[in-house]
Amino acid sequence: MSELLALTGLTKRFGGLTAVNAVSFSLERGEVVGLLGPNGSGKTTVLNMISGFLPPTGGRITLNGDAISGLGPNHIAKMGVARTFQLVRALPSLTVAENVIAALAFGRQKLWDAVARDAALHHLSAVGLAGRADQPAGSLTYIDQKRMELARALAAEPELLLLDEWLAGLNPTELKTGIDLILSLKDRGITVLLVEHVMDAIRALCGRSIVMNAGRKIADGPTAETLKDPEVVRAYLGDGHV
Ligand SMILES: Nc1ncnc2c1ncn2[C@@H]1O[C@H](COP(=O)(O)OP(=O)(O)OP(=O)(O)O)[C@@H](O)[C@H]1O
Repeated sequence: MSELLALTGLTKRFGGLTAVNAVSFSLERGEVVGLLGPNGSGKTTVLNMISGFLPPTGGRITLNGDAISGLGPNHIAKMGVARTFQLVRALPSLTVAENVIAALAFGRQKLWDAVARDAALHHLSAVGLAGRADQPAGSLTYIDQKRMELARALAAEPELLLLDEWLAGLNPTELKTGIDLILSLKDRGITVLLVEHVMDAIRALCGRSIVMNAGRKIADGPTAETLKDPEVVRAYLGDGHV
């Protein structure tokens, strides 16, 4: 394996609040890694800095050895980083295929017309949505909206995929489908950093987990061990549970 992403001393301050405090970690190509922590611990802010939606206050991010900290989201997307958002960002009046085509038109490859439609159908079938290609996006069920969002992210042909609570709100059957879908990304060699609160999913998907609390990284290692780490248990449940 080789290093794809590295964060060194990454810091983000919002006024007097240090949301991310000197966080360092790296991801090897092909890893699926969980980024965990209680509410407000800084996870989404880390994703926002990696994907260029927020500039860091300090520290450095490299992708394939190239510095990307401070570049804008379009630039970073073209370098191979795609993400999903906590709230699905779809264009509801367009069809499902058109939503993916929009991502393709502005993505890494800039595909148009019939080529873009073929590519969109390819990405939709990868997430099990080929049969819904011509429906308005606004008519999709919640899990199908999630699938479409994933197809849009995959349309960017990412090397690194950042999933921000992509499994949140799914029922147990949908959760199993969602986990299988993420596993299929692993089979395709895509590196995934997964912000998630659903622990069963973390255990099923992530060999390694990084845990944050109050802006700092407090654990990084095999998931089964990090979840038992006393500092992690304390961060989630309070002193009485350690
Ligand atoms: N744009 C912003 N301006 C000011 N404060 C912010 C901003 N974004 C996040 N914060 C604050 O930074 C801290 C970390 O927030 P962040 O959303 O990164 O946490 P999180 O771990 O992703 O939480 P959750 O699990 O609830 O999504 C919080 O205190 C939050 O209120």
